[in-house]
Amino acid sequence: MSHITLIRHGQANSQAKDEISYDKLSPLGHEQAAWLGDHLRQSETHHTRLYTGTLRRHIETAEGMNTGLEPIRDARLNELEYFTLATMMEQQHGIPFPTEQGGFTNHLPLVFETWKSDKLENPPESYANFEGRIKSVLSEISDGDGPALVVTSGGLISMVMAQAMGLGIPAMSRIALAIMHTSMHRLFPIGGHWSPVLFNAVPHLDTPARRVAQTHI
Ligand SMILES: O=C(O)[C@@H](CO)OP(=O)(O)O
Repeated sequence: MSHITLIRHGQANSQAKDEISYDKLSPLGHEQAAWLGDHLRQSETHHTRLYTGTLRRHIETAEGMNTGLEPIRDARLNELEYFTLATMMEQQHGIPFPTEQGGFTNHLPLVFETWKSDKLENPPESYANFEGRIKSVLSEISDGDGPALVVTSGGLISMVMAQAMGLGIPAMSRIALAIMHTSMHRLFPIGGHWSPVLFNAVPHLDTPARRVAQTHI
């Protein structure tokens, strides 16, 4: 098993209310990606492979990092469709989409619980499928040679951490809510299991001038 560094994409279109219009980096998102790339080069961290989801925000982030590695795109690294699930929550259960950032603290675990217990009719994919595809892609990546960078999304990273640590929905939701744009999360194989050795790290944004660029939404 090689170690894996999961990276959330840079800031996307935070004004959006649907999957398609959300899926592109904002000007700040492009800067965050470039700064992360600079940091990886300056710190001479050694990675031999770069993976991304197939969403535009993933691809743009990987390109902006300018690692010199040829990205391998894999749709199993794509995010759950939060906007779609939230719309279904509203239509099928009368739970409105949050109107302010703080509203996600309750909304996110509720969406995850409802989705997991199959109480959403015709979701874009089942919770079990989401879990399964993440396990399968990570297991393939870990079987390859050398440390890997994986550009993906916050919900997926929270699921990976939950799988590694045996966490339930409330803890997984708190992780998802904490994850910043272009943050790094490293899993190291210890005794045949993944152990998190880095979580939500943003050394490239940890300067007085860039602290405002430590964004979640
Ligand atoms: O919208 C978000 O904040 C999450 C949840 O879908 O996804 P992403 O990490 O892709 O931004």
